[in-house]
Amino acid sequence: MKVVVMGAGAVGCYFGGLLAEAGHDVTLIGRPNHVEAINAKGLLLETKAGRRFIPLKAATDPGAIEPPDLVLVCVKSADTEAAGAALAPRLKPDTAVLSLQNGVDNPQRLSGPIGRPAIGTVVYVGTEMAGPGHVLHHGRGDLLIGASPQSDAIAAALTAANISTTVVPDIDQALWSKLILNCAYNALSAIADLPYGPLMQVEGTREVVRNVVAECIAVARASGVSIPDDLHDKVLALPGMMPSQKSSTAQDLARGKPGEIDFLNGFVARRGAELGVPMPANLTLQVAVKLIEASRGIGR
Ligand SMILES: NC(=O)C1=CN([C@@H]2O[C@H](COP(=O)(O)OP(=O)(O)OC[C@H]3O[C@@H](n4cnc5c(N)ncnc54)[C@H](OP(=O)(O)O)[C@@H]3O)[C@@H](O)[C@H]2O)C=CC1
Ligand SMILES: CC(C)(CO)C(=O)C(=O)O
Repeated sequence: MKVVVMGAGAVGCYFGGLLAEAGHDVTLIGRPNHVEAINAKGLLLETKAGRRFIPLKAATDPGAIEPPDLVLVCVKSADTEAAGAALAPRLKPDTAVLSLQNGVDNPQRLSGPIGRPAIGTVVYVGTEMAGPGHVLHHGRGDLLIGASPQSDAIAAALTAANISTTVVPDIDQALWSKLILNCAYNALSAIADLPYGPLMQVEGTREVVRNVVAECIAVARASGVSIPDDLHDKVLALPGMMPSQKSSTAQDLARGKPGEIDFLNGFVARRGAELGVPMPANLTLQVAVKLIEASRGIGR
């Protein structure tokens, strides 16, 4: 299968690397520092089991690629439309496009530029770029993808490449459940620059998390999305599972990069305003992160 990964970062390099190892013809589209390193030595994939170089192709733009069978869009949420516009001229009528991104509105924002529905994908993995062309895997690596005429075949190919993939009947519920996890922890961990364990030791944090989640569930249900009754408990279990992890928003701020807060707490706050659902906790967290970005001169 010809695969293009749009966004050679932590998620794109990890899943692109596994697909290349399984024999697929993979091209990573990324920034010059990663592209040069990957074309020179291969992609360096470091896991708890060891380090290995994976040979694959990389380019800085999709202009010269052969039309792929499958595209994995792995850019941050603010880059979705631009990524779609750059890809559009290279797609075949039957090219399947998966959005491997946090947030819930990326598939819809991608669909316009690419001229077809994008398949929503929930990504459960912990990865980061440790240097040019060097991806570090911390844990997990499984996907939930939305149903479509191509989804079963895609899930079978991904699973055969050691990427456990399940087609779910209600991708909105799956995307919202992950979004609510992100709304609960990403901003708090970024504001405090603390991992989840110490974060939850501070008096009042648990109550703030409960308030954020309650607002998110209310706005999800007002949007017609069915949210499981035990979601609150699942969210509160996360710090116990990864006490030493900081959120991706904390990591973005530490690197001086704009995070995705406008697509996480910002998204639910906007949706709440549209639907008349009060969202004070989420709005406060969004603005707190934006204020930190502004004070550090981080912006687009
Ligand atoms: N990392 C993780 O463990 C997880 C991440 N996710 C989600 O996955 C998505 C991707 O995250 P992640 O991989 O961490 O992000 P990264 O920032 O590591 O990767 C995205 C990469 O794509 C590059 N890029 C953006 N636009 C273009 C373009 N037009 N052409 C070429 N390169 C481009 C970025 O460059 P630049 O930075 O210069 O813009 C960056 O190097 C996000 O939505 C994130 O929330 C979900 C679960 C886990
Ligand atoms: C699930 C969570 C909150 C884990 O860190 C995450 O996805 C993120 O940091 O963006």
